[in-house]
Amino acid sequence: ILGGHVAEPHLRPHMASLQLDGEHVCGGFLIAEQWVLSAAHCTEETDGKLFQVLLGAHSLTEPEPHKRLYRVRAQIPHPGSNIHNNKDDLLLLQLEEKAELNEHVQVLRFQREDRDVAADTVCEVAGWGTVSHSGRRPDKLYQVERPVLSRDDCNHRTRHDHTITRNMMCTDSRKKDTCKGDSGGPLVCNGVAEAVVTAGSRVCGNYKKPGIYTRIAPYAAWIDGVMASVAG
Ligand SMILES: NCc1cccc(Nc2n[nH]c3ncnc(Nc4cccc(O)c4)c23)c1
Repeated sequence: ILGGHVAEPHLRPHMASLQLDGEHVCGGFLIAEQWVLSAAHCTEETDGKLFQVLLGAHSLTEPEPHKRLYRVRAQIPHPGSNIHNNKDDLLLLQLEEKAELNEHVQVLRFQREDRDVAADTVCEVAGWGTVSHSGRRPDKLYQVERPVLSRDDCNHRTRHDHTITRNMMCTDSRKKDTCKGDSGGPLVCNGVAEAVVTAGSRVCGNYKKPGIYTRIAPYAAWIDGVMASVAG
């Protein structure tokens, strides 16, 4: 997160850190007791290894009550996701067991009504992604508030040049923005998860390249189908 600030501890009990060998790779969030939603691109450099999911954390390294690392039973990328574009950039992770819910570990509901969030709505995004252009990685969860940018503005040829589909949305990226390691985290507007961070052009903090997110509502049926089909 560039241009943001350390989150108030444990105000985002839905936040997940997807880790490989103890290292934070991507964000995600708890959508059900045994399911985390993240971004398919997060599996690009994992060469088939399964993530571990850290729940209940504020600091990545310090001992904290209710902080727990869960093994993953299954990782299911959306069938339409691929390495060449940002389409369908969603990943479902089934935890080895149901997460133990408490004041630091909670499910966050996601938007099921397929209607655009109004431009200029101020939403918030959090993550353990890099906090400087030099790529400094934080120990604590950071957050930043960002206004929604209309799809038309975002699709302007000097910005994302008509690559933003109706299954995506954008936020202004002037100075305050998501960055490496924030992928997979939720964009929360009025307390509801509307979308999931995707890297897009991978540029951070440049107003010419607004932050891009995969809207969740268009995928509600896919999410429900996967959760229903993979035996609990
Ligand atoms: N703001 C959009 C966004 C959301 C999520 C991730 C990303 N970026 C990245 N995702 N993956 C990456 N691998 C390497 N470098 C990356 N960006 C980067 C790193 C240092 C300085 C800088 O200016 C940009 C990214 C960008």
